[in-house]
This record gives sequence, structure tokens and C-alpha cells, in this order.
Amino acid sequence: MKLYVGTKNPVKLAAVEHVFSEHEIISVEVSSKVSSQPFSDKETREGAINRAMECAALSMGGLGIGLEGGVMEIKESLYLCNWGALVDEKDTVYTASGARIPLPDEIWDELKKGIELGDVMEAYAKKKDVRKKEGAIGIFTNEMVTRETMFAHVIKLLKGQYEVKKNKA
Ligand SMILES: O=P(O)(O)OP(=O)(O)OP(=O)(O)OC[C@H]1O[C@@H](n2cnc3c(O)ncnc32)[C@H](O)[C@@H]1O
Ligand SMILES: [Mg+2]
Repeated sequence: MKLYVGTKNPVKLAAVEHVFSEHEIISVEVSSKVSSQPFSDKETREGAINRAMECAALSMGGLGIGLEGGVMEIKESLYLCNWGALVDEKDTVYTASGARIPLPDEIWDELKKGIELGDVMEAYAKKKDVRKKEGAIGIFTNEMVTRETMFAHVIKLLKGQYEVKKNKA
């Protein structure tokens, strides 16, 4: 079955390929229809669902996946948050979220100025393309968990829920 993924980001695609190795994966650029830097769980989740729905529509009876990164506030802390959505051939929507860790205040200050996390991380880590490599989660966990492994976990949560539903049908 064809699996459309709503991103061109190589790290997100690598995570999908790792979990859905038996599927033909097609990478497409779609709109998340939320801000480029989501600032809540709600908005980040919505971005993932919007991407997955557009992918499912393009797949014509296949599967669609959307992955979205964002940040969310809890009390005095700003956390990294990530969401994934899978839309199956029957238009059922499955969702799952990823591990979250607090971000340093200096990162929050930069985000408040309207700079996207990907750009903030490049300056902070003095590295290019952090968003396409280890990600903020990799930088702040000494690469114990990278953006790819974090998204792979989210995708496993989606695939597992889909399989349970399919096995019941
Ligand atoms: O091409 P797409 O699929 O859009 O991939 P992206 O890297 O832009 O990722 P998102 O749109 O899902 O993330 C929204 C914003 O947050 C940034 N971001 C989210 N998680 C990140 C991480 O772990 N490391 C670096 N930047 C991250 C990202 O660069 C964007 O500016
Ligand atoms: Mg983006």
C-alpha cells in the first residue's frame, strides 16, 4: 500500500522509512495550515492532522502521514512538543505525540522574537541544518534521543494503533 508523507525533511522521512519499511513511501510537500512555528500542543497536533489528511487525499486509498514539531508552555517552562497523525484508507485519523523536554529560557527568548526553532537551534549549536539532523531534542539530550528516533517512536505509536483497528475489522 502506498504511504504518502507530508514533508521533504530527510530526518522525518528516515523515521517513516524505518517503521514502514514494507511500504512504498512517497514524499510530498503539503501545507500544515498552522503557523510555521506552532506554539501549543493543540496547534502542533492540528498541523500533523492537516498534513496527514492532505496526504491521504493524494494517496487515493492509501495511507497519509503528517509529522509536526512545535513548542508548548507549562507554567514557567517551554517544552519541545511533537505530534504525528496517520489517516488510513477509510479516513480514520490516528494521532500520537512524542517525548517532550524543557527548552532553556534563552531559546524561549529567541522564539518570542518570532524566530523559528530551527533557526534558533542553528545559532545556539553553531551547526547547520539541526532540524534535518539531530534536532533540538538531540542537542539537549546529548543525542540520547535524536529527532529521528523521537519521530520513529511517534510513527510506531501510529502504526500500532492502525494495526489494532485493522485486526479487529
Ligand atoms: O519540512 P517540514 O516537514 O516542515 O519540517 P520542519 O523541520 O520545518 O519541522 P516542523 O515544521 O515540524 O517544525 C516546526 C518548526 O519547529 C522547528 N523544530 C521543531 N522541532 C525541532 C527540532 O527538534 N530541532 C530543530 N528545529 C525544530 C522547525 O525547524 C520549524 O521551524
Ligand atoms: Mg516546517
